[in-house]
Amino acid sequence: MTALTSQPEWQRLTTLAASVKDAHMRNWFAEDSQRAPRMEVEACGLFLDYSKNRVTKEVMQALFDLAKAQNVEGQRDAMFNGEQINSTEGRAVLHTALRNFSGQPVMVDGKDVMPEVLSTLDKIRDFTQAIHSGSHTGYTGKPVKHVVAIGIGGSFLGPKIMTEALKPYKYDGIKVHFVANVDGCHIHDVLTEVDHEETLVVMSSKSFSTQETLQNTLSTKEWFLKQGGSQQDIAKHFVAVSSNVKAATEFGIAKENIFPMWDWVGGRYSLWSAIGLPISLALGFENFKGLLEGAHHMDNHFKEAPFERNLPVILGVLGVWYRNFFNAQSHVLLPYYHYLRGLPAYVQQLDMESNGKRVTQSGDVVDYETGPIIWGSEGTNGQHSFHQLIHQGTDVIPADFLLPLNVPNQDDTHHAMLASNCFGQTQALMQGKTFEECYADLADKGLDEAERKRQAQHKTMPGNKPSNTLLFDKLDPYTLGALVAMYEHKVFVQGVIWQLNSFDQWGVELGKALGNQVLAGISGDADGDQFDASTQQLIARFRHANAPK
Ligand SMILES: O=P(O)(O)OC[C@H]1O[C@H](O)[C@H](O)[C@@H](O)[C@@H]1O
Repeated sequence: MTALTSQPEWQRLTTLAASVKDAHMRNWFAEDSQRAPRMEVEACGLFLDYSKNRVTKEVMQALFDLAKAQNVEGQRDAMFNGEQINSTEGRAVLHTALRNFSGQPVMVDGKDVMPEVLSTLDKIRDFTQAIHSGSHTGYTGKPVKHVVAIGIGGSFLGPKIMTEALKPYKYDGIKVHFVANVDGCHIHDVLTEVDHEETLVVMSSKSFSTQETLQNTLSTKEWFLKQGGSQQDIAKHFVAVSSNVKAATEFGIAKENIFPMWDWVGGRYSLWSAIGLPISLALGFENFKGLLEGAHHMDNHFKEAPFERNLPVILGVLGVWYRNFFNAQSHVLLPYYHYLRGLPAYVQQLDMESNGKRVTQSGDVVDYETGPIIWGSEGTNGQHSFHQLIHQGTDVIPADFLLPLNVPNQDDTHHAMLASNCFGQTQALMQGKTFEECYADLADKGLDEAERKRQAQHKTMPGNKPSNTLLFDKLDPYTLGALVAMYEHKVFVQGVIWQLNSFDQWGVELGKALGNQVLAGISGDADGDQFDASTQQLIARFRHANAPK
């Protein structure tokens, strides 16, 4: 047994899980009229109803006790204080400093990082204003109308999904195109849509060494030169965001066109840094700042609210409950808002890259489950497909339902239908439909007894399926910032409980290194023997298909 599973708090949860498994939420609601009002919490514009979970007051208390025993508070403070909690890379974890409007310093290795953070924000503001006002033009004097934002992973998902989610706040006159995949189809399609004289390229790569991003930028540079731009004109059309200023300048980006970031900002936590420049260009700097402000308030909430009223802590411990005591393998996110449709993909990277780990901070192999599979898509679409498995499949799949109470260009009929589907699903998942109810429904169908029972069995919905419902007035920049920061801290809480380093990603790094080695194999620059027989065979087929005819 590891330190975690031998904890008395863990053992207590094991005992409680055994007793709770036989209980049905349907009965809890029937017996306790105060269950819903007792199990809600509100902060930073987000209202959470977590009453449709398979937890009692005792379970929640035991989960909070586990979080305390695992030193969530101590680790949280260590993160905010700039300690090197990313122990395998020897780095502080300070995305919270990027949205720190408290006026307080944040120290890394004895140095206050806030002056650099704030001056970079000023640089983002000034650059955004120069583009929007037309004082920064392309080399022929035309204003910028298109931004091609090139990056991948955290240097792509955050900016893309936040920009999409805040579409109603979009700055007219600029269209931002996001390109991540090295598949040439994507960059080709984007470049055929834009005029090089009116295009700004934002290349975002923390490391400045990611194959996909470098290649997409090189192809874009070639395109720019072919269209008539000169080497000298590149300075007006290409900017970069990177912590590797040396590599960016060597690549040909003018020094004044580089927006800095720092090694204490993890890729998947980087949208708050200059990696968010495309958001500012797409929505205006004030809206970008609004996003940061919402996140800052969520940081304060996470630091200050008692566990019983703390959104990230409540969501985090509920996730641990299902993952470790109900064997839930996945967690589904269901935004009932078209513009927020990218959230599942965003949280997927955040959660799975952070907590997809198998050893503890001290290097011991865990003997418990860690991060779940995160998936989902926008409601109501999923109701007509995969919800079936959530309702009647054999696994427990905890769900987060998210709904804005108001939407832009509100059509009351559409919005009421959207809300009713969202609430209806959570109710159906919780209550289910009993065999007796289904059997009664079949009374007038002219079925013989055996057939009536058989059909009733198929229609029976066990219910007791857990869900959280998150409501907010409207999805403005502030609320979105708070929402994303809430999920960041939820993942943090779980990582601490599971004793993981949530801030490295060695599996992903291996993929990057292998991709480069195989590319050398494909180009004929690497000895084939270094690859296994299957990979050699695949490389040979590819080389054959692409050999000069
Ligand atoms: O910003 P870059 O250095 O190009 O890295 C882009 C992405 O690379 C990897 O896939 C990392 O795991 C991600 O967290 C990172 O965001």
